[in-house]
Amino acid sequence: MATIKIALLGFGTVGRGVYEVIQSHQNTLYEQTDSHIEVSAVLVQHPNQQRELPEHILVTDSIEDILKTDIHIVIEAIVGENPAYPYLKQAIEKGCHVITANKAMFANHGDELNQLATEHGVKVGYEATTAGGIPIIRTLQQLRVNQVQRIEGILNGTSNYILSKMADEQLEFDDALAQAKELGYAEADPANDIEGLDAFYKLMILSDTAFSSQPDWSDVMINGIKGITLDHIKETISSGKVIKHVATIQNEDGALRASVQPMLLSPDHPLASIKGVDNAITIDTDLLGKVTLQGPGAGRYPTASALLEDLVSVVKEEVQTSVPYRLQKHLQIVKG
Ligand SMILES: NC(=O)C1=CN([C@@H]2O[C@H](COP(=O)(O)OP(=O)(O)OC[C@H]3O[C@@H](n4cnc5c(N)ncnc54)[C@H](OP(=O)(O)O)[C@@H]3O)[C@@H](O)[C@H]2O)C=CC1
Ligand SMILES: N[C@@H](CC=O)C(=O)O
Repeated sequence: MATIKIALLGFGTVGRGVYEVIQSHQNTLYEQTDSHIEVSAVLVQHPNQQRELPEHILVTDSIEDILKTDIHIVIEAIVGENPAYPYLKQAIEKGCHVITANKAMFANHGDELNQLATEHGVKVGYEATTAGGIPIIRTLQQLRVNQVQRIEGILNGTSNYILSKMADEQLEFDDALAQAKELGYAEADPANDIEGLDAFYKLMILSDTAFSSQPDWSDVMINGIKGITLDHIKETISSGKVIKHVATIQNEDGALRASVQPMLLSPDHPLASIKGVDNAITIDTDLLGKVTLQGPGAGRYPTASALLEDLVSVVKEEVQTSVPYRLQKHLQIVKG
């Protein structure tokens, strides 16, 4: 049986979820990839912390030590642009496929990583960067004839959770944020969630995917939900409206216009009824019209779901191709 060796960069909410699902779904992964999927290395910031991992797994803070071993795929779920970007570059240069959940890094460097991956004959998966478990990247990539004209969505699970708890249970902002942290939805530094940057990064990744470019970042209005009080929420409820944090991008005669901001929506707006940690994205295209996808936008298992769907795609696509990638060579050798 072929074995595909995985390095997990990050073992927090998301990394641990990926590890657990690889263990719990071994049979399904085997059926899908015809291989045994094995986590053989884990990179963390504090390698001496107790992790309850088997002894044969290398636990380290050194990417060099990981890339010295015969890793085939790197799954990255660490925090922020650095050191994630240089680590993934090094992994690609070594011939590994990379799969990431890190939107702060990918919004900044997705293009470079994709180009580098093409040069090295490997793949980049980034479904988990945007809208948690919702297969929005895959959906956009499959629209090959349609021209996307507009994308509008709730892209931050933490913000939607906070706004929902304030509206439905009259929770104060800070109490709702504390719950979102406890549930693993909020970032290590939740400033990115509540100031709108997290949704902005996701919108830029959607822009790259749908329009093959991003607007000038300085032209995008970015406002978060920080500053919204329970009194504001009560006022909007009595006026018959709903406050939602909405990210929008549209193609206006070749120019991309984008914004990320809290908006007052009428109850019949498709995003008005999206509750809790759910995200929703409406894609508007020339042929198809409007399509809305909704589902969990953050959390351990929804994010692990997106990363593992990427894992299976990367392995399947690779095995179908005639390009002699590192992993394909490995599989041929193992299978004789
Ligand atoms: N939480 C969620 O719902 C989602 C998160 N994401 C993204 O996934 C990534 C991980 O998120 P999450 O799991 O919640 O984060 P956590 O804070 O729970 O975990 C982060 C992990 O990364 C490690 N780490 C952090 N900085 C470094 C560094 N400089 N070098 C090496 N390791 C480092 C930490 O090590 P140690 O354990 O030693 O501290 C930890 O294991 C982020 O980019 C986030 O934006 C994407 C979708 C959803
Ligand atoms: N902090 C993010 C996690 C998922 O991307 C969010 O709340 O949406």
